[in-house]
Amino acid sequence: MRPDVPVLTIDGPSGSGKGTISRLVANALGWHYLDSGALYRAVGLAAAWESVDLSDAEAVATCARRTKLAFKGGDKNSEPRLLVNGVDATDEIRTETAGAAASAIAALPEVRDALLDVQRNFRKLPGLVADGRDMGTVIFPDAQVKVFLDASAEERAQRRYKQLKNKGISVTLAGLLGEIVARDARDANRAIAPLKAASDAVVIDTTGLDIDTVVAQVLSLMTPR
Ligand SMILES: Nc1ncnc2c1ncn2[C@@H]1O[C@H](COP(=O)(O)OP(=O)(O)O)[C@@H](O)[C@H]1O
Ligand SMILES: Nc1ccn([C@H]2C[C@H](O)[C@@H](COP(=O)(O)OP(=O)(O)O)O2)c(=O)n1
Repeated sequence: MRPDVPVLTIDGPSGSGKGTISRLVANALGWHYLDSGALYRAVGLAAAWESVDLSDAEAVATCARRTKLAFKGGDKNSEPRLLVNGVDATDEIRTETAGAAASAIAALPEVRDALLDVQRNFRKLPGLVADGRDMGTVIFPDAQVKVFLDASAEERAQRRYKQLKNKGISVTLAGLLGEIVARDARDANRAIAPLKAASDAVVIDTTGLDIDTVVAQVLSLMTPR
């Protein structure tokens, strides 16, 4: 652990706005940003590329350990590019199929272990904004500020629908809602590092709130106490 480096954790379910809010807040603070979900998505994708049996925990963990992951660029308006074994997989990891594969392999303790140090190595001065499911509970339990973003499943599905449509990906709202509810249930009910707010997290229900309002609420938590 590096207690000298401040961390802000932003956890929450799919479509609650973690990535969007984290990037804007990291940019405002001049801090680094960790998109931990992208790492799980990348491992799921690498396993699919290599035809690894997703139910074979050791095989997926071996794949996680040998997969080379590198983020490049990114700012408040654009997500960083993610290179998986040197291949730009930024768009491919964002499909709901990749999300479902990520959620499945993320339930394997061996895979979570393989990504532990990778994630903690993002903790560098002047500070880190980390987004995911277990940032405040498991990866950075000593984080100075912990946020848990939420929103109704219907609103989260609507957001995802617009987001994927804008990327030219063809989806239905009903299909997305079903996938989001199924993924929430799997992430929240798994035995290891389940999706849940840390006991010391500030919960923000973003249903009906716009992005600027949520960013302002999170930044207001960052003022010295
Ligand atoms: N408070 C908000 N109000 C409206 N749209 C939002 C809000 N937060 C995020 N969005 C939009 O919802 C979509 C999903 O957000 P994203 O940050 O990818 O969520 P997550 O990382 O939690 O899955 C994006 O298109 C984003 O612009
Ligand atoms: N810290 C994390 C981050 C993501 N995961 C798993 C569970 C999620 O369903 C998938 C994909 O995460 P991601 O944050 O990219 O998904 P959303 O953008 O919220 O839809 O990975 C996890 O188990 N732990």
